[in-house]
Amino acid sequence: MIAAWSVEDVRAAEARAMEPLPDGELMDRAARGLAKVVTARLDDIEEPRVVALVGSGGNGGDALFAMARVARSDSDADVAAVLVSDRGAHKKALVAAREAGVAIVDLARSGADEAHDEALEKACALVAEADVLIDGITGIGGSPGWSGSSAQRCRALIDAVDDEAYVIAVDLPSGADPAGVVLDSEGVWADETVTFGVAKPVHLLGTSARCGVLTLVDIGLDMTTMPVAERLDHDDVAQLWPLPASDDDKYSRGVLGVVAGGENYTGAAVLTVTSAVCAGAGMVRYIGPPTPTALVRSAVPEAVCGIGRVQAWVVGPGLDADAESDPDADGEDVAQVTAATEALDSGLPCVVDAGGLDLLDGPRPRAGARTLLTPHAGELARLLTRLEEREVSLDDVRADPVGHARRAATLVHATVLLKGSTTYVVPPEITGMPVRAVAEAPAWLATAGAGDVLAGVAGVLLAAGLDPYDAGTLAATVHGLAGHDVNPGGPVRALDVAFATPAWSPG
Ligand SMILES: NC(=O)C1=CN([C@@H]2O[C@H](COP(=O)(O)OP(=O)(O)OC[C@H]3O[C@@H](n4cnc5c(N)ncnc54)[C@H](O)[C@@H]3O)[C@@H](O)[C@H]2O)[C@@H](O)CC1
Ligand SMILES: Nc1ncnc2c1ncn2[C@@H]1O[C@H](COP(=O)(O)OP(=O)(O)O)[C@@H](O)[C@H]1O
Ligand SMILES: [K+]
Repeated sequence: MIAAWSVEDVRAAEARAMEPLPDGELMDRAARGLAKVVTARLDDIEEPRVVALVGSGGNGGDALFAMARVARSDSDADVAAVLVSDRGAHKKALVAAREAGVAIVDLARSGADEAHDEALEKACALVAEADVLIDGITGIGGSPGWSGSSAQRCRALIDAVDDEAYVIAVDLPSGADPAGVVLDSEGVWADETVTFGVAKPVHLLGTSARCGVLTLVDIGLDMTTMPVAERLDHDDVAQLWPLPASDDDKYSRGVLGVVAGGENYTGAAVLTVTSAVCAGAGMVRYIGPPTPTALVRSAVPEAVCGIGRVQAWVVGPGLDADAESDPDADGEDVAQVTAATEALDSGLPCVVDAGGLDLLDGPRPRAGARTLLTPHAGELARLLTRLEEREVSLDDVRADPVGHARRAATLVHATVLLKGSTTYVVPPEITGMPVRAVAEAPAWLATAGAGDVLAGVAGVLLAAGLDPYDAGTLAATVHGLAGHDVNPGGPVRALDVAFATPAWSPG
């Protein structure tokens, strides 16, 4: 598990760690770790040119101390540092860099505009030549985007970076929101981010794509609070995935009931049931009108059609929730919605997806029933608009996905799995548990039917006894990994994702 702590908690942990240590020791540890990573990346480059962009705070200090080490290393690198702030740079770090032979370009505005513009142009030319660009402008002290007197300079310098250059962000990509909330701020996109002590939310939440590969340098922080965000790794998948024991039978392993896919969206029935069978359900029971039932019977012979005992439900993929109130609706469609409502009224664990979300008007009637909602952003906006009786738009949800998922989790007493390029699994606030973020999936997974497949996997995990929080995170992680497997770098078909799931269930 990779865990991330809030900026406040990281600062408190740094202060605790620094107390018994000599002045500067913590930053020295950070710079040593950073320099080691940078020199390792120079290995394959002949006479590498390294340029660091340096801000006025601790982040720039890390970068300068590290550049001093790189300049003294036997890497034969040509090392330069561009000071971007009018406030200069960390004093001791600047002395160390100068003494080690790092070429310093100071862009602080000290005279005429023309002189400044000329200096910026020269700095941009230097940056354009860099094989490796070190981004030490801002770290956890930064606010999203560029601001202040250095904004225009930062913009020009980052624009000048060559597409082929390897960009290493110090602690986090400058301009990215350290809290990972503001998603579209301008700034650096890194190939690699070297962070210190522990990960921060920026590395795991929706901003994670701009961090590139995350490398953690231990500087001896001791965290005493709960993380605010988490991400599963492959070991967690192996550990959490429920395995059958020798004395298990199909019922003890978990029977999943699927209420999905009416006469209109027959594919949702086939996809959800197929995915549940592939994810290793003890048994899958399908409940729906005649056409999808016939399709399920022929496509997934392992499934059993009709009502019977189950351990958990998937309610909603492709479900026409309006059938009950539509006088023209087919009787079989109405019966399916009745079955969906009965599942929601039961105390059994339930994945509620798509049309099933329209049947919710608050917490499920049986207190404590385990519930996982799996909306995409549009469905979450619609659900909140109804439950809160005020307009919540798609853009609102996109601007603060975790906050909106949290609101729905609190209103429905459920864990909310909000689907997207980063999928968030958000438990109700009262649990105090971290948000789980999953960003395994290729963008090709944004294809019709992929959500039905995800619902099937999550349902199987609920039926096997996992709680919605683990079931949701594990399902989204495996779904994304399977999405990569079926066609790395190319189009993905939802049904193929279902067929690829078994490869990720260990054992
Ligand atoms: N405290 C310590 O001993 C340690 C600090 N560390 C480093 O120090 C960093 C934190 O240092 P600071 O608290 O000095 O903060 P930063 O260095 O992250 O940033 C502060 C500076 O950036 C400017 N700034 C903020 N937002 C900006 C924006 N949007 N556009 C342009 N300029 C902006 C501020 O005005 C300020 O001058 C960490 O991220 C890490 O890199 C590490 O060395 C670990 C140990
Ligand atoms: N840009 C993206 N990158 C990666 N995965 C994505 C992206 N956009 C959507 N997804 C994933 O694709 C799936 C789409 O689900 P959903 O919208 O419910 O589709 P459907 O209802 O057609 O099955 C979800 O698992 C979601 O997380
Ligand atoms: K940085």
